[in-house]
Amino acid sequence: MQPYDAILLLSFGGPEAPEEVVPFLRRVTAGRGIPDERLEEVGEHYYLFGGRSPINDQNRALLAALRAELDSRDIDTPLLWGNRNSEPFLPDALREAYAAGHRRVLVVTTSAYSCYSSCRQYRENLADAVATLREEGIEIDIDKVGPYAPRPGFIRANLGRLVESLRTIDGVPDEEVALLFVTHSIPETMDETSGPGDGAGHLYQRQHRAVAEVLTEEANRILGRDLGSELVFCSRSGPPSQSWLEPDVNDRMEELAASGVSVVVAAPIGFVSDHMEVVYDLDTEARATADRLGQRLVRVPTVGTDPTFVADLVDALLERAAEARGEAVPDFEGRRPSVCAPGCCPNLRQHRPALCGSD
Ligand SMILES: CC1=C(CCC(=O)O)c2cc3nc(cc4[nH]c(cc5[nH]c(cc1n2)c(C)c5CCC(=O)O)c(CCC(=O)O)c4C)C(CCC(=O)O)=C3C
Ligand SMILES: [Fe+2]
Repeated sequence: MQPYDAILLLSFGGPEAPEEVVPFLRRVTAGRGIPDERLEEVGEHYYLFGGRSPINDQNRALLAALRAELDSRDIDTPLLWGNRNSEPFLPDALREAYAAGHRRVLVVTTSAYSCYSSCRQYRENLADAVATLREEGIEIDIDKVGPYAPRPGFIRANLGRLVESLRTIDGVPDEEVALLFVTHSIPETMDETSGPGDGAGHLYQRQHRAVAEVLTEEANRILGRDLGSELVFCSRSGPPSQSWLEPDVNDRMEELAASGVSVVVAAPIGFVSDHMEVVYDLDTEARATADRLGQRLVRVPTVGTDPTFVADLVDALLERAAEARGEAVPDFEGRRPSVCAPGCCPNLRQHRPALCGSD
C-alpha cells in the first residue's frame, strides 16, 4: 500500500442510543437551513429504531470484511475508521493514527457517487481535521479514493443482489412489475453543479442513471426479461421552496398503482449499506405506501459487505496507491486522476478549504 502507512474508512456516522439522536441531528444540520419540523420528524425515524442507527454496526462489519480482504492479500497496512457526525470522530481517528506513527493516510468514504454531500463535504471535513491537528503540531498527509460507483465491482455486487431479488417474482409478467432504482434526493442546484466543473454538471444523476442502465440490461439478459426501470428519490429535506430531485419514491408508487403495477422492486443503489435512509424511508415508509396501495414491495439489499464489493474497494485502494507512486493505473469513466478537479462539486453556501482536490 506504499506510499500510505494507514487506510481510513470515512463515513457519515449515526446515533447509537436515544440520547445521542438530538446531538447527532444538530451536528448534521448545523447551519444548513433544515426546518425544525423536518428535524423532529427525522428524530422520530431514529426513535422508532430505539434511537440506534444501523450505520455504525454496518461500518464495523465493512471494516472487518476489508481487513480480511487486505489480510488475504498479505497487506498489513492498518485500517482505521472515522465519522463526520458521531464517534469515532474523524479528527480523533487522525490524532490516533499520528500517535501510532502514521504520517500518510489513504481515505475511502462510504459514499459511492459525486456531489457536494457525498464527496466535497468529506473533503472539507478532511481539511478541517488536518487544520485542527496542525494547530496541535501534528502534520498528516491525506489522499482519497475517488467516487467508486462506476467501478465494476460496485456494479457487479449490485447486480447479484438485484437478480436474486428479481428471482423471487419469477412468474409475475413484466408489465406488472416496476423496477425502481432509489437514491438520496439532493437539491437541484447541487445536482446541476455536481462533477468536475467542465460545464456538463449533473454528474450525480448521470452516474446513477448509468449504473441503473447497466443493471437493468444485465438483469434482463440473465433472467430473460424485458423490464424497464426508472430512477426515483428518497429522503428529501430542505424547505419546500427549494427544488430537490424528483420523483419521490412514494409519489411514483402511487402513480404506478394507477397504471396496473402490482409489484414494485426497489433497489437502493445510492447507498452502500442498509442504514436509516433504507430501513426507514424504504422499509418503513415506502412499505406503508405499498400496503395502502395493495402493491407488493420487494426491496433489494444494498451492497453491504458483498465480497465482490469489498474486493473491488481494496482494488481501488491499491490503484490509488499505484497512482500516488506515479504508475499507470486503469482509467474508468474518466475518474483519473483521483484528485478532484478545480471547482468539482462546489459548496454553494460558502467557499471552504477542501483536501484531495486540485483547488
Ligand atoms: C447524497 C446524500 C447521501 C448519500 C451519500 C452518503 O452516504 O454520504 C446521504 C447519506 C446519509 N444521510 C444521512 C443522514 C442525514 N442526512 C441529512 C440531510 C441531507 N443529506 C443529504 C444528502 C445525502 N445524504 C442532503 C443534501 C441533506 C440536506 C442537508 C445537507 O445539505 O446536509 C440529515 C438531516 C435531516 C434530514 O433532512 O433528513 C440526516 C439525519 C445518513 C445517516 C443514516 C443513518 O443514520 O443511518 C447517511 C448515510
Ligand atoms: Fe443525508
